[in-house]
Amino acid sequence: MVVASVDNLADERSKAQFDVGAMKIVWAGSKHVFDVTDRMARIVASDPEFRKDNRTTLGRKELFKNTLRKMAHVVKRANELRLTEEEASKLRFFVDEPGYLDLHWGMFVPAIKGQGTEEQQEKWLPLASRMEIIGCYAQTELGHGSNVQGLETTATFDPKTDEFIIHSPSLTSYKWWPGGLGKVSTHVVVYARLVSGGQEHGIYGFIVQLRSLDDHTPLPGIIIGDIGTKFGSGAYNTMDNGFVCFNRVRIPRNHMLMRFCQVTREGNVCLSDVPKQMVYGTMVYVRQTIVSDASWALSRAVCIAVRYSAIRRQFGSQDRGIETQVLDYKTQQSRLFPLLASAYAFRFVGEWLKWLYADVTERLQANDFSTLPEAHACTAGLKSLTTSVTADAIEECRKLCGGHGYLCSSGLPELFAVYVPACTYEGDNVVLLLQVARFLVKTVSRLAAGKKPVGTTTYMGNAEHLMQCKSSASSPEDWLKPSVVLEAFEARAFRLAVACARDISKFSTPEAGFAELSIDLVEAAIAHCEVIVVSRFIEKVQQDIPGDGVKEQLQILCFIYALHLIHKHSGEFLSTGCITPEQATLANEQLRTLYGQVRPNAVSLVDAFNYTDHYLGSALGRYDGNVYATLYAQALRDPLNDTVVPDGYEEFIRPVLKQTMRLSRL
Ligand SMILES: CCCCCCCC/C=C\CCCCC/C=C/C(=O)SCCNC(=O)CCNC(=O)[C@H](O)C(C)(C)COP(=O)(O)OP(=O)(O)OC[C@H]1O[C@@H](n2cnc3c(N)ncnc32)[C@H](O)[C@@H]1OP(=O)(O)O
Ligand SMILES: Cc1cc2nc3c(=O)[nH]c(=O)nc-3n(C[C@H](O)[C@H](O)[C@H](O)COP(=O)(O)OP(=O)(O)OC[C@H]3O[C@@H](n4cnc5c(N)ncnc54)[C@H](O)[C@@H]3O)c2cc1C
Repeated sequence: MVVASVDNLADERSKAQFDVGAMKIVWAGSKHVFDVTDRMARIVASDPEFRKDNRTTLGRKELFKNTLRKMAHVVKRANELRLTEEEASKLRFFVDEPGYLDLHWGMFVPAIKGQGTEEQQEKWLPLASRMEIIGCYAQTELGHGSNVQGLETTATFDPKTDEFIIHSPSLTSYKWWPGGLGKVSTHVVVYARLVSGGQEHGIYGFIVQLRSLDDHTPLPGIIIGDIGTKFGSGAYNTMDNGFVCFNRVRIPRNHMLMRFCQVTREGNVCLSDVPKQMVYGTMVYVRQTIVSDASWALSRAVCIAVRYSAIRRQFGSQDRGIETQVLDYKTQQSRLFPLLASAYAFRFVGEWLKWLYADVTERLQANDFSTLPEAHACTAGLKSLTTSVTADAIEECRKLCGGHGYLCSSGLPELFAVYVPACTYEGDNVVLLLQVARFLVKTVSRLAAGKKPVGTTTYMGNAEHLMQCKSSASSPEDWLKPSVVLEAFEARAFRLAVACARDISKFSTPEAGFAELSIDLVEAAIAHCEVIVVSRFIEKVQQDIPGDGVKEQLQILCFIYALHLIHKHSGEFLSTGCITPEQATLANEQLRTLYGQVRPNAVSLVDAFNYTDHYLGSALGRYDGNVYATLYAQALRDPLNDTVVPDGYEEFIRPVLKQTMRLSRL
């Protein structure tokens, strides 16, 4: 049955004022990436083995086995189709199910590439690439996650046998959380305190075999398992996040990843001439990939909410005529369009961060460590900002879809449940913002010593102007000037950072000041990260962008992104004196105008994400808009509807009814 709602989307698409095909290329990043992404998405969508609409109805064991089947199918298809690394990674992405392959390819392999010597890479990478071993990344322990220096697991060198002894000295030292560890991985990179000659030398990575390659049983001295069911139905429960205890497990000396620190046959510890933070390199790499992933998750939720808002009608006609599309309500627009704009903003900043990461990697290879602190601050800060916004946005999209958003068939509850741990893994978002704040305070204090800030802090070099400037905006249109917008953002971020640095200096020690002022520091860090996102978006829309109307649409989205932040943080913009209350009102006025401009293009702007119905996994977000019939069909498929009279009627409903009848006769 096809209902009238379907025509709504066709109508919407006919209103687009830009070339959707060209926007698809801009979103993908290039024609090549678009082609690969599109092909892989279609392969997954058309393969029944990758069906996922039953995920929320499966119990944990069935769910997990189902994921194992899919992962094996991914590996088989990648081999059969002779996929390149780029293609295979897209294929895994569209399977859209957390599983051990994420950790194997996403952390185990990068850890060996980043921290192994050439010899170690030659030994382990071919095994991992051919998947003759499956690996994961075990850093977090039951007692410590954020505080990496607080990890308890030890790796003690035994010069008699030329081995390390990996040991978990307490319950709190058990590794706890690593994905793929609980049931699947044969190998792990374990982070442990290096002990040699009775002395501790810091935290390093060690490759340890966990399970027999013959029958998958744990090797002697290893106690291992899954940590239990996690938040939400389906969602991250497809993953075997695990625990492991090492009881004096021996590994050969050359299983320590020795690129930055070598332990000799005699047990001498030789540090290379590199910063010790290089050991944290895998985290920097993964944080950068998480920023790119944020735009995918956010755009997916926004695509569902925009399409459904175009279909859903409420009020507006008292005589049973056609009602108003909820997308036409200004309140709906003010909640939804900033999220649409944020999806594009995060896509562009994610691309830029990839470039930054490639740049710092090249420099590190040439022993230039100068940009490492900035790369750490950018990856940590943007990971934090984009994942926090995305998690909140998915929940907002659920609400924007009214009651139906709460159904699993909307796709939003599972998306939220699977996404929300991104605010915690790879570094708790607050802990990461404090790292950014530390970097900012250092940058500000170095200004006083005449040191010129570089990279994303270059704007701070304009210190005198940023401390005194007053916004020149005197009409709503002035808020469409990139220089006016950027100045406001830079001045707010700089003034917050300077205030923090000044206030910290009033304490007896910097550490005491930093601890006491951490709430302000987090706000300063967010303000700085928003400068990065806004300025990258502005840079993007100033480039040549092919396609009719594409640049104009991106300009509208860019200003929506910036002006909604001015509205959201108006307290900070006003209290730092960067703008006046009148200017805040003008910015809001402009924002309302921009919402009106984006309205006719909204459906086409989400079509530009080019998502298949399989990937969206949502009755509300279907490309054809056939929402109600799909909701109904999916309801009928619910296991509770397998029988008309429910199981349990005889045992639990009939006796209650009988008892009630007896009582009423009394
Ligand atoms: C519907 C289905 C959909 C399917 C979707 C599938 C989705 C799947 C997507 C993705 C899969 C993701 C899988 C997730 C896997 C998760 C893995 C993990 O979580 S691994 C564990 C991660 N752990 C952490 O991140 C721990 C966080 N803690 C730290 O990083 C550190 O401890 C610290 C907080 C940074 C503190 O470090 P330290 O104690 O050393 O202290 P400081 O004194 O603060 O720092 C000293 C100096 O070092 C600098 N520094 C710190 N870190 C770094 C770094 N990484 N690089 C460079 N420099 C660094 C710091 O700035 C200090 O510098 P100075 O100020 O002294 O100059
Ligand atoms: C789904 C998922 C997958 C994961 N996968 C892996 C994996 O594959 N491998 C792995 O090693 N780990 C993994 N982890 C663990 C993850 O990296 C840690 O949970 C994360 O780093 C946070 O550490 P924590 O749990 O110790 O949080 P805690 O540090 O205990 O945080 C608790 C609270 O304390 C606050 N807090 C902590 N320190 C400070 C501070 N200095 N100042 C202010 N506030 C503070 C935090 O903001 C938070 O609100 C995974 C976690 C999840 C949820």
